Amino acid sequence: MDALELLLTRRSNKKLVAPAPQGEQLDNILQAALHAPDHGRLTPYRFVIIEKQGQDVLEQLLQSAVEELNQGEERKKKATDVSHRAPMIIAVIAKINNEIGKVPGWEQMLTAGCATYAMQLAANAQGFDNVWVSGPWIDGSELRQAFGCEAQDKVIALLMLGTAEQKLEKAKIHDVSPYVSYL
Ligand SMILES: Cc1cc2nc3c(=O)[nH]c(=O)nc-3n(C[C@H](O)[C@H](O)[C@H](O)COP(=O)(O)O)c2cc1C
Repeated sequence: MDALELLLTRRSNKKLVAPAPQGEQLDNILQAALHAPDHGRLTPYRFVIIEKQGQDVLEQLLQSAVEELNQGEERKKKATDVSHRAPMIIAVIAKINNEIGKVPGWEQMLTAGCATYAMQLAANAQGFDNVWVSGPWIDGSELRQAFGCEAQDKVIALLMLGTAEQKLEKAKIHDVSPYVSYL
């Protein structure tokens, strides 16, 4: 797929079925993440790949977060839905080190965000669809522990990956002028 066309027409898709990326396809997705711009080459991210039984574990962790954060019964249903919405989920953890003067935490967080977007694009480039999901449960204590988070880390994405149940129309071209000025 042409890179510019991908950048200009990408869109998220929440209806995802098997197959998920495997083998070299998954490797390409992770390689793309590691090629995100990264001040100081800190690699301030970790990825947890969640499939099959892992999705049952994720469901339990999200349920636990809903209870811990008092989010109510409706959220519990959503936790179940999110955990099984796609055949693969990659959790992205921003590994933040606030002791590095030259590269503040916000820059490290952005690198983790760029890595997530790179994974989305690499998935799309190989014919897979995806959607970046977060939600308040990402701050659940058990979830954070299961993902190996230290105190300053932040779970920034549950990236849902799979094959489009139904191909969506490509995103439309936007008017960029409201967002741009010249100095
Ligand atoms: C940091 C971040 C968190 C997001 N969290 C959610 C979420 O929890 N639920 C959701 O429906 N969309 C979430 N989104 C938005 C979707 O991933 C998607 O971008 C949005 O639905 C717009 O679709 P598009 O990507 O096709 O433009 C999030 C996006 C970002 C960047």
